[in-house]
Amino acid sequence: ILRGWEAQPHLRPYMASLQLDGKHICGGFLIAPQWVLSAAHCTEQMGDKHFQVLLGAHSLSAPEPHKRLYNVKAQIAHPGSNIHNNRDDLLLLQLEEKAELNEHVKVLPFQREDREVAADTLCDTAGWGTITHSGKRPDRLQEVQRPVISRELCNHRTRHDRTITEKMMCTDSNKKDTCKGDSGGPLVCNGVAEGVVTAGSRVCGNYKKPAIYTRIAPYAEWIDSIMASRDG
Ligand SMILES: CC(C)CC(=O)Nc1cccc(-c2cccc(CN)c2)c1
Repeated sequence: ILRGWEAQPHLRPYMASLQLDGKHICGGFLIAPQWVLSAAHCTEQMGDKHFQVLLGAHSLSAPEPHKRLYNVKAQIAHPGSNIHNNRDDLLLLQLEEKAELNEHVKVLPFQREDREVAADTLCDTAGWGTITHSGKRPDRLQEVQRPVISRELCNHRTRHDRTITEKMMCTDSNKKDTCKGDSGGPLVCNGVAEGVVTAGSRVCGNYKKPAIYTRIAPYAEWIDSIMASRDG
């Protein structure tokens, strides 16, 4: 997160850190006791390794009472996701067991009505992604508030030039923005997850490349079908 601020500890108890060998790779968030939603692009650099999911954390390094690292039993990328574009950039992770829910670990509801979030709506996004252009990584969860911009503006020839589908949405990226390592985190508007951070053009903080999110509502049935098909 560029030009954001440190989140109030545990006020975003749904946040997950997807880790490889103890290193934060991507964000994610708890959508059910045993399921985390993230971005399919996050699996690009893992090879044959397996993610672990950190829940209940504020600091990535300090011991905290409700922090717990979960192994992943199943990892399902959306069948339409691929490395050449940002379409269907969703990843479902089934934890080895149901997360223990408490004040620091909670599920975040996601939007199920397929209706656009109005332009100028202020939404929040959070993550342990880089906080400078040089790639400095934070130890503690950062957050930023960004206004939604219309698909028409986001698709302008000088912005993302008609690559933003009706299953994506954008926020202004002037200075304050998501960045490397924030992929997979939620875009929260009025307390509901409306989108999942996608890397898009992999540019950060440049108003010419607005931040892109996979809208969740169009995928509600896919998400429900995967969760229902794997032991409850
Ligand atoms: C396997 C993946 C973790 C590799 C990766 O994501 N790289 C990468 C590099 C630069 C910017 C970004 C990036 C992320 C989220 C939002 C944005 C755009 N604001 C950029 C992402």
